[in-house]
Amino acid sequence: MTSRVSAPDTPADIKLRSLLDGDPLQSFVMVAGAGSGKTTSLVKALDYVVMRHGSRLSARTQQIACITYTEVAAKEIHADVGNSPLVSVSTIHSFLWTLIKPFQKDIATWVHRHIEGAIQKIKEKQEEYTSRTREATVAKDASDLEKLRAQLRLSSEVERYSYGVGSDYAKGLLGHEDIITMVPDLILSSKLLRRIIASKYPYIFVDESQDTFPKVVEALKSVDSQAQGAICLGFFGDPMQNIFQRGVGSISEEPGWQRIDKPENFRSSQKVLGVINQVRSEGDGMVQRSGRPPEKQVAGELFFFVLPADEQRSQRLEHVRAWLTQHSSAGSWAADSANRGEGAKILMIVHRMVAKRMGFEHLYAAFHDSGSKSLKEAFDEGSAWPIRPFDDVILPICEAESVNSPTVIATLRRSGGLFNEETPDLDVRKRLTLARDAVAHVRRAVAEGGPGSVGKVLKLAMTANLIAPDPRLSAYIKPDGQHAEVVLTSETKNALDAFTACDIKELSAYFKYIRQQSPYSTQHGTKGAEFPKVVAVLDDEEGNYNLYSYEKLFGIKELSDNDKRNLSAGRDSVLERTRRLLYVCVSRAVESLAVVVFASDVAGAKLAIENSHITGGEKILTEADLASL
Ligand SMILES: Nc1ncnc2c1ncn2[C@@H]1O[C@H](COP(=O)(O)OP(=O)(O)OP(=O)(O)O)[C@@H](O)[C@H]1O
Repeated sequence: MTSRVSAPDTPADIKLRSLLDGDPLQSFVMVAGAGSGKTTSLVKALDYVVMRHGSRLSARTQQIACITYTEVAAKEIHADVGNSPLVSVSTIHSFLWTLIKPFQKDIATWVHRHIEGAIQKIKEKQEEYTSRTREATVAKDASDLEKLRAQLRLSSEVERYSYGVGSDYAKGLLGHEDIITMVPDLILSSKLLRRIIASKYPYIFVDESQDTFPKVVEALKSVDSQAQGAICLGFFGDPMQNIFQRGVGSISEEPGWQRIDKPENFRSSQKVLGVINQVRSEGDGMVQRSGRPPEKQVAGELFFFVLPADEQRSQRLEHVRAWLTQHSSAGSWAADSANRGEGAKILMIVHRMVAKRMGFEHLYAAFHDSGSKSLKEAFDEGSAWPIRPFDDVILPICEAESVNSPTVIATLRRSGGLFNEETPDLDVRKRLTLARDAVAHVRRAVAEGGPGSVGKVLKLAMTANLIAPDPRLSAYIKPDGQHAEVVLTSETKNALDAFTACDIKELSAYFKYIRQQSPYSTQHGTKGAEFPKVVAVLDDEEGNYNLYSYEKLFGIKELSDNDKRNLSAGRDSVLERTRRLLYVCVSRAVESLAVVVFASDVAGAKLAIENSHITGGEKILTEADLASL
């Protein structure tokens, strides 16, 4: 029995339980605000179904499916329910793959259609060539077409498709993006598949549902609709915390579904909760109230600063922290104590200037100036596929004490490279010697660093078979190698050109930032976390980062024509996106929150922020106040 299962019931938990016993079953959407313990509700629901309906499910070889965001979260949830075999907890990708894996014929048909679609697209493009079409474009299209035709030919010989790090149809490999596109397509088009899913999983729960891909939600809803009361499909999420471009955000209730609100907040002090509610009031308007018992409620602290957006931001920020250390009653806000849980956590958007400050400016530029939208987003999140081999294998083997350290061998065993290869002529000792030499080589190259060391190290690690990277990366590093038929888009190629030209030292700085090991955190990466003291830095900084704008949110800066068009068409706009990001930031604070706005027009910004009511009547401090330090 863990603390999450035994946490006190909230009204939402009680309402949910009544649905879990229903006959017919009813599906639901639980809207649970920040700090409300949405995963706690999910775990309690899982536990309840196991206890109440476990023997029936077991007799029918049925399971409860629980879809969550990361492998780590999946393990935690499963442990919470005592690792019950009746509960299948997995990430969305592995859940979808488990569903579809037995349907190899359907997979093959989908792959064929997919390649044919890509061929057709290039043919249409070729028909529109004019005398001004660049030679390089003509050559790339011709080469891509040839590769796609080879893929089509080779894929018809594939006996079995498998799911791995990336896609290479010619070799029978499917990647993450294939799964997320293919499986919903197949579910939506196959009545049989929908029936099989419903009869295997009478309960399907989705955690952090705001981040789920819209097509996946549509597919799950189609399973529910066909099952007509035989299943309970439940989404646990918070539309206000949808801060990734790919997420569905709010999930509409279908006829007969229940909506369950969970407005408690168990995390934040009263003053912080005031800001959270103020930000949310212009979103979906849900008002959160403290879930803590009266004797555990604290007032907390709130500070607002408006400072000039100039070249001295870093110094000003240090100044703010020193001022807070002196004036707040919550102790030190200093940078060097942040990781001992004493100082404050500084939340910033990943900006070019933050990247510069932290020492990964070129890496940032490689992904943000050339990468596709999804690659940019994955970079900000720390999960971009070109970077994975460094995170999974290369940096860990370089950070190990020595070549012979047990972590080196353990890492290589997990890497999918040398040790997993089926080469019968290589005995364990030979493999070890080869691996040690290669690791020593890679460690020297990493220690040397310098421009281009990212590409150099990748090549070394790949040649020595220390890593098994995404086929796109293999195709880039070795165009005539094992994954020769993989097509790279120009965007991907440009991003990889810039990435491989970077200094590997930048990667270490980037990971330090992404893993929240520095006092700074990305506003995106901080989702799900909480800190006693938070400094939220609102800084538009670059004109061209148009996804978010705090100045527009507070009315300091005018909306562009495009923003206005998005707003009037009811599309997601810069205002909604920024409001949600701000909501996620301020709701990370447990006790004390400082909001620092950098603006070019300080007086105008101060007035606009006062008018927004976000301060709850708290005084807005400026440079002059800091001078009193
Ligand atoms: N029913 C409950 N009773 C008391 N405390 C609870 C309950 N549910 C959750 N908590 C506590 O509330 C805090 C916030 O929970 P948690 O981080 O799981 O919320 P969350 O909904 O995931 O938040 P966010 O979406 O903001 O990341 C935790 O400290 C947790 O232990």
